[in-house]
Amino acid sequence: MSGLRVRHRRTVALDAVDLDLGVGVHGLLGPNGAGKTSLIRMLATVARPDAGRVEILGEDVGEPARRGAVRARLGYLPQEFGHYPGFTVREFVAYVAWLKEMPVAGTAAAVERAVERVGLGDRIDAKLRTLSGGMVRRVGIAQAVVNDPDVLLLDEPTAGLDPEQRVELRALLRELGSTSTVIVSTHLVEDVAAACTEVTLLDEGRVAYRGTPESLGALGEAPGVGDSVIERGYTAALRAHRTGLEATR
Ligand SMILES: Nc1ncnc2c1ncn2[C@@H]1O[C@H](COP(=O)(O)OP(=O)(O)OP(=O)(O)O)[C@@H](O)[C@H]1O
Repeated sequence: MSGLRVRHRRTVALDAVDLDLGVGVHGLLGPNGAGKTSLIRMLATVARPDAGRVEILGEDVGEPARRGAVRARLGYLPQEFGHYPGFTVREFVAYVAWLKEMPVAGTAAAVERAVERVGLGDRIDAKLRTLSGGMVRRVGIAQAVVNDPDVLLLDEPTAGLDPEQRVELRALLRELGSTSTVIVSTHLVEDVAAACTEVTLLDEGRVAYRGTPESLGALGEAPGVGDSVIERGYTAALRAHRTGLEATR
């Protein structure tokens, strides 16, 4: 992304954002309203920036003719994930595979594998309306990974998951991030510490900090606000960014 600017009416959600993300697991952190969802929606090609350029897998997604090819290689779990309650897990994930124009021959096996990966193998023929909120969230993750995406975008995937499932999801993220670019927005700094190779902290539409979970944790070694080093690192990085902005105003 370069010079990315996104506005929602009078609100500037992203302002002159330059980011270059490669293979690995990238944690996207930031306070409510920082611009995380806006950024993920630009990358998912569901919304267009007001200015700037987004290139994914070598393709300029500002070019309508290039978008289809990129979308087939993306996985996306939106923050608000729409689904059909009357579909079974298998039907729903297969439906998304069809939308992604996956080759029909491999779809049935890919669906089963994706559902297994999120720990729902025993509920594959259950209707979505009979699942708990956390299970539906896991179906959302299954539909995002069904095509073994090269770029995986997950907007708060751990919201609503129980601790055991969170641990399993982090392991899945690490596995996927060894070969793909995985971008995960979260409010849980523990997720970042456990699963991410890089961290980007957004604040009021700007990149406030970039580094590794270790470097963010190192900022939290000094006394500050937060119950863990990574939480203290988060607040310290945010404070340093805001102080720097004040100084330039
Ligand atoms: N559809 C919209 N109409 C008007 N303003 C919007 C809209 N969507 C987002 N915004 C504004 O854009 C800014 C960025 O919002 P965004 O949802 O990207 O933040 P976020 O970091 O994902 O927040 P959260 O952590 O609360 O999910 C906020 O100020 C928000 O109020």
